[in-house]
Amino acid sequence: MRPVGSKYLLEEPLGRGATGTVWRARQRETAGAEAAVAGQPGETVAIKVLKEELANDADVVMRFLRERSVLLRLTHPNIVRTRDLVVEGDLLALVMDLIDGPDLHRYLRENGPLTPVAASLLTAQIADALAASHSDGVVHRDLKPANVLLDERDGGMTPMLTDFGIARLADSPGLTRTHEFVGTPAYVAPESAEGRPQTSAVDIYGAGILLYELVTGRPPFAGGTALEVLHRHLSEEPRRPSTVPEPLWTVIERCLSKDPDRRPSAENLARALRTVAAGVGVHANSAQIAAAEGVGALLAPDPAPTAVPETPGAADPTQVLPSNAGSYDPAAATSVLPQSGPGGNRGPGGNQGHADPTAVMPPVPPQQPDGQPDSPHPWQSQLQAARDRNEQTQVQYLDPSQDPLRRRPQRQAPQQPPQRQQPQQRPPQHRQQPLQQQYPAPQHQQQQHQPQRYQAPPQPQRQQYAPQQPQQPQQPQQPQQPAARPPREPRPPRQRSANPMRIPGLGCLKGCLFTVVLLVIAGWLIWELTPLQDWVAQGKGYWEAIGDAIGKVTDWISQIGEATGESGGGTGGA
Ligand SMILES: Nc1ncnc2c1ncn2[C@@H]1O[C@H](COP(=O)(O)OP(=O)(O)OP(=O)(O)O)[C@@H](O)[C@H]1O
Repeated sequence: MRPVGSKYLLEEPLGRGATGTVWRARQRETAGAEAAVAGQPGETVAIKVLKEELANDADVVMRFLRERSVLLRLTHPNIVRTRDLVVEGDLLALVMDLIDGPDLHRYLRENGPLTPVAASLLTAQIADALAASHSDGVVHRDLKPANVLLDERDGGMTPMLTDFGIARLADSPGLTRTHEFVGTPAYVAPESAEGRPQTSAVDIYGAGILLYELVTGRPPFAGGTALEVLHRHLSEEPRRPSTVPEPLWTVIERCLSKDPDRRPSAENLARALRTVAAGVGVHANSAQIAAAEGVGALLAPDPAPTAVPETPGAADPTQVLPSNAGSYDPAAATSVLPQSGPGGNRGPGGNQGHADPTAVMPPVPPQQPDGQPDSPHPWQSQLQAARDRNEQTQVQYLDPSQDPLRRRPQRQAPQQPPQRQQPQQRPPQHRQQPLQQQYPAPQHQQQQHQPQRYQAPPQPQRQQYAPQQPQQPQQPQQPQQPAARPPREPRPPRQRSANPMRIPGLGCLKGCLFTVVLLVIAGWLIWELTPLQDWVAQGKGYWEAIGDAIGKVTDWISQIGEATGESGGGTGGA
């Protein structure tokens, strides 16, 4: 067990995310006055130990200390309470209440989508948490099912939003200038993807994506590369799945509005979702149904959304697309491209200095003369790194007995690439009442809405990237290139059988025919080589023939015996 400060002992890892590892831990002694919750010796807590690259970044440490009061005062029944912040040498850790229950991502994966009523009520509680944090000036910025823990106390399940402030802590010039960005592509708001100023409306967008995922089993913009996902956030309007009732879709659509000013405030979102839950439930009366149908009127935007403070000197951590890509029109022939460095963009025609009118992203790097592609574009590396991280953080459940993190977290040599954790699953250990049962759905929806298993998106090609040199933030490290694969031998064309049809029972038929042929040959040999023909000709019965054969053999043996006796006697007499 490893001590964290003088007050806590790490016991076992609970999971690992992009920003650190969460441990089950025990309080050794009562914390000091600087902690929000003093705690009692022996009490169990959860401790998120931030990654070393964060802890080694002076800017993060400063922000960690500066914002501790904000994080510690954030209390709400649907927010995981941060009890203490520990800074010890190069270790940064957040001490939190330990939540006994799965996170929402795991719950969805194991139980399938929720009913519209359950999804609305659950998201309404998350919206309550957002309303409280926004009014306190805190924007979450990384809302996703993995950051919602389901507290199983009292036989029910209460959604608890966690990881507040982590995105902001990770928002460091030294860290984000190179290959990292904060956020998860499937949940990133368009303005974040473009690097436009962000407000609390990014959390509402995240809530809309989460709500969509709760009722369908997957986020609306998923699959493909991270870059494609981000493009889809910018340009694609999701369609209403047939299982989503109209009033709920009205709410989702407004949350997913590309224009942040059209998205509802968190408070209005919570109210609207409760109205929808009441109006689409089995016991809804006509007034509730009418209220749900008019839910659009409840979705007024926030007149004064909380702004996400700019980080001086930092590239926007979520900026993964050019800032002018907001004017992107897929049909437009005119350029929305930035120039790529001093040489400008080289389009396919090689017009130096002229943007490729068809492209909306930075150009793909030119091929080297030997035909090998050059190193990936920094944005591609950045996005690949983010995607890897996203995939990793989506499968957090580590069987502690197999988890290499059971070893104490070791400092990594700066030149070594980070060890990738293979996704592992904890065996299900649920004893909670399913959310579907807590929030029953109307019958017609229950029929439509059989729990479906969440199909994990195909695993991406993982690309390794080098960890950042913490001491040299001014010199972005180039991502490590994966070793070039030797070209594959072309496969020989597959040999197909002459009879491409597969006949059931053909194998059995062949076996039978073979046996019949064997029997015929054996019968013929017996007929030819044994006295069977004579017996048949003489009209003998079976037992008679056998008796004859035995008699013949007996005579033959006795004749041999006699002959031997005579010759022996003759010899003796002479
Ligand atoms: N307060 C807590 N109590 C109990 N378990 C927790 C707590 N916080 C996190 N966990 C567990 O630890 C896992 C990892 O948490 P973490 O926040 O690092 O993951 P993540 O949200 O996927 O990562 P990130 O937000 O950094 O991308 C969670 O999925 C959850 O199972």
